[in-house]
Amino acid sequence: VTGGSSGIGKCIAIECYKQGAFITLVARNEEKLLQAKKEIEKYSINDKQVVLCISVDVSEDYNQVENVIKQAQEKLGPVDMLVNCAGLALAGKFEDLEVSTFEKLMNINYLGSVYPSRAVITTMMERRVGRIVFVSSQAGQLGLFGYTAYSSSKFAIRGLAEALQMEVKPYNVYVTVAYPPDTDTPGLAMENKTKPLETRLISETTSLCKPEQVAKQIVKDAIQGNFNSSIGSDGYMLSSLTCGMAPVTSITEGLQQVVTMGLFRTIALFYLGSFDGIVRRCMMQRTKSEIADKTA
Ligand SMILES: NC(=O)C1=CN([C@@H]2O[C@H](COP(=O)(O)OP(=O)(O)OC[C@H]3O[C@@H](n4cnc5c(N)ncnc54)[C@H](OP(=O)(O)O)[C@@H]3O)[C@@H](O)[C@H]2O)C=CC1
Ligand SMILES: CCCCCCCCCCCCCCCC(=O)[C@@H](N)CO
Repeated sequence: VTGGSSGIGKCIAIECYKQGAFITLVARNEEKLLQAKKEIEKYSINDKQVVLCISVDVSEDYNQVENVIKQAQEKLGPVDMLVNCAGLALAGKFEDLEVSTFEKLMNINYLGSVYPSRAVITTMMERRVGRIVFVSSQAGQLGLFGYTAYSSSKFAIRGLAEALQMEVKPYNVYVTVAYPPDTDTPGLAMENKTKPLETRLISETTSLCKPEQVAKQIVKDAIQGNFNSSIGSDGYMLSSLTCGMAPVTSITEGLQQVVTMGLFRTIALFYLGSFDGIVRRCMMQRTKSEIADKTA
């Protein structure tokens, strides 16, 4: 589990550990890794279970990532499931964001998912066993005010996942893309420090989720080999509406998409109208307070 030392990633590790898995946590900060390891080990169901920690930046150097994954496989055996959860969210208006923020988010969120996946895929295909999970976001299904850098890095994951799934399906390897809404994690707390008001108001359309709940759903979908993993009724509607040319996991899923498409697009138009309203009101509010400041 990359990003397994905090938030959603840590909860995914706990969820898998509870089901008897051997876990490798991958993140940069060693202290946080060790603390997460201790927390996860409380949930062991037998005395053979192991939690291994690896400190590496998943987005910096491919050879480094490949090496540490090799080390982990030597200790614990081949990877059955890779969860790409390391990620970063930075929000801000396009005009205010540094160009380097776009590079940073693309590196961590996109390349940071490519590298570990590339490092495990050959063995998975040879063994005819494997699950690769990508953690995108609802902001990887639609573009929102404040997320020009973040959304694009999360949309990129979907293209990667769709193409990869078509390649590896005959080898019995299944890809899952998760699209969580706002989830109560240290990462979200960080993001909120610089989040524009518009982004916050629009995001409040969907309710805040608990990382345990998100993790449970992701692990369930990954085990079942579902391509799509979403949470709640908005999550369900968004995934159905934005299914595009994504692979289907069952006939029922395909039929539901066909039947609900028109209705969900109609609902979406109302949401879009309300989002535009939020943006307009925030702009008027700002103009008003600027005038007040000048006259004062
Ligand atoms: N929380 C939310 O509202 C939502 C989150 N998501 C996505 O879920 C994922 C997890 O989010 P969340 O749990 O909030 O995040 P947190 O910030 O709580 O945790 C992020 C984890 O990723 C690790 N990490 C970050 N950068 C790197 C890196 N370059 N190399 C290796 N590890 C790294 C961190 O450890 P360290 O810093 O020590 O490296 C930490 O373990 C992200 O991809 C996020 O975009 C999606 C939708 C909603
Ligand atoms: C039929 C159509 C239904 C439409 C529902 C639309 C709801 C849009 C809300 C989008 C919220 C974006 C959350 C991003 C979370 C995230 O990734 C960051 N918080 C990470 O830290």
